[in-house]
Amino acid sequence: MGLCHGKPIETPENLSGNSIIQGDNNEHALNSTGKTPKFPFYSPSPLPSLFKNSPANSSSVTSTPLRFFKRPFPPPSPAKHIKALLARRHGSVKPNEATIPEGSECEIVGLDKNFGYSKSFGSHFEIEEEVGRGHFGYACSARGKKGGLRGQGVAVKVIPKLKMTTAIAIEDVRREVKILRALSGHKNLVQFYEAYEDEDNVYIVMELCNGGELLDRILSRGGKYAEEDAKDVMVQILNIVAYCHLQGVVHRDLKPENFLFVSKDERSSLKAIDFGLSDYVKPDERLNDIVGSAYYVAPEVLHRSYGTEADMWSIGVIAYILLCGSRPFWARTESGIFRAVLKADPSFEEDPWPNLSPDAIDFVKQLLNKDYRKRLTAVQALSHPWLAGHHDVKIHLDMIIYRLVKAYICSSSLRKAALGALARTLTIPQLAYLREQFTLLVPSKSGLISLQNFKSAMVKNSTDAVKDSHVLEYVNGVSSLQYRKFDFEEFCAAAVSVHQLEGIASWEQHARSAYEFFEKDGNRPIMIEELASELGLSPSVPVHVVLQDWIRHSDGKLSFLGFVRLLHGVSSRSFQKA
Ligand SMILES: Nc1ncnc2c1ncn2[C@@H]1O[C@H](COP(=O)(O)OP(=O)(O)OP(=O)(O)O)[C@@H](O)[C@H]1O
Ligand SMILES: [Ca+2]
Ligand SMILES: [Ca+2]
Repeated sequence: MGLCHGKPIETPENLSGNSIIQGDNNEHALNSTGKTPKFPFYSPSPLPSLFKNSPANSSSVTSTPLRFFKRPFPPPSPAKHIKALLARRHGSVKPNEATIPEGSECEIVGLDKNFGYSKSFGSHFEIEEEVGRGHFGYACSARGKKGGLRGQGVAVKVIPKLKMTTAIAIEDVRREVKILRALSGHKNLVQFYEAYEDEDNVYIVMELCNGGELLDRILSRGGKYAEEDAKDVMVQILNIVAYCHLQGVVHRDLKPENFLFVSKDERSSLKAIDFGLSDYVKPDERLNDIVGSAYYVAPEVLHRSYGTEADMWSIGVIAYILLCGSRPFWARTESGIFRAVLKADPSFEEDPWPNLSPDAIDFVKQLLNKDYRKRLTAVQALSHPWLAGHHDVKIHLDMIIYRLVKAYICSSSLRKAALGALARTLTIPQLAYLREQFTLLVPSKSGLISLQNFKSAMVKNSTDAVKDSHVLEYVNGVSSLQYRKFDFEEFCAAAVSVHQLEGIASWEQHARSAYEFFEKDGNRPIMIEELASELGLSPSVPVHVVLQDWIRHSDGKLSFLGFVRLLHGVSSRSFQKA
């Protein structure tokens, strides 16, 4: 039983049960000097030599054709050096400026590596053996020596201060601890106990999960889960992610390596770990730093403008892998993977997809939508027919409702009528989700909710994380708007997402039937000038020629095209882009 201080393990394990692949073509696994270059993404682990005759070898943007994949190589660097990415992409930054050269850590001065954590780790815990290793540190089992954890087995993530070579890296550790502390208590999140530090390390003490990583379990099952088993995993992942998102925390590194089973038991529960890349995000805010793991990164992260939806993409990738054992976006090189993420459509034609349920396929497709506005939220994913009714589903408030309601309140009455017509076309599962959200907002006996309800429901569900994520400020802003109380019917009009509906196969039917309802109840003759102002177009925008098509010549009312545009609430900016 060795102590776990020391150098990271150099050799990656191949857990596929196949031979370790020789001559990995990963373009940045090794550079010409044989040194691992710094790069903001974790290395991909393609298996080119295994697939000599596979489609993946002939194209760089198809999904992995086999059921096997090995663990990623020990990755080259922590994930936040955007400059390094830019240097590689644009050659705009010299490599030496972009990254901190190997071995220079000791020369870094002026960084405050005091975290203010207790210094008494050694007197509280006896370290036992190493249980895992990552880019930033390693994890050991340990035993409590005194206090409430005396005699109890725990896990300790040890992060060497030597590795904290930038202010960002230090801030990441601080935030990891803060977020773990704030969110701890959820049954699908590793329980946080305490953080300590000494001269050399930060120690994050948490619950010990003995069941291994989700990745190992996928591999031990030959790369694939039965649908029912995949549902158990997905529900647990979504339960914790829905909870994080409501608190304004985006994980940014969701992948099977970052979920651990509590025990080896087949029915063991799953826990999210590793909030090392997590960040706070307000509902109306966009993040722009490129972080994550290449196979799981969302397109909008690569475009450097993203929010919590980026996690939902990663969950879509995990779901795809669970169900078919292949990666949806695969290439030999990192840039190839990025190209696939941005451009390629994952295959749903090959085995086993034709034999999976239509609900499972629809579920994955709705997560892997490249347009983040059309993707399911975590709460919506839990309400999707594939998972709805699963015994472990826990429905949280969904922050998207707050955003949609806010936009609805600020809309013109004509747009409100159009949304009302659209809401009348919702299906039973879609209405069930909205009914649950309505209930979570605690309607009065007469079935009404006020904007104050939006605030009190959030306050009731808040953890300390909402202070840092500023979610409460946002919610206060929504609840301070002036608007009448909502009955369920108007709530549906306010909370229906046009973008999301547009992303599903039956959109055309929704739009057509909604237009019919609108024709009966809401359509009226409208002048071009008024329409322009309804759409939020400033009089200076030269739109008249185009807007003519949005008004029906026979009676001067909105045409179908105009109706759909109105649903979207086109602004001058989007109009000019169109
Ligand atoms: N609570 C725990 N119980 C058991 N093992 C753990 C625990 N926490 C971490 N580990 C093991 O240690 C590994 C590394 O931990 P973690 O992912 O937090 O480190 P990291 O350096 O941030 O990793 P990454 O390279 O993914 O960023 C995990 O993949 C897991 O195998
Ligand atoms: Ca990890
Ligand atoms: Ca990490």
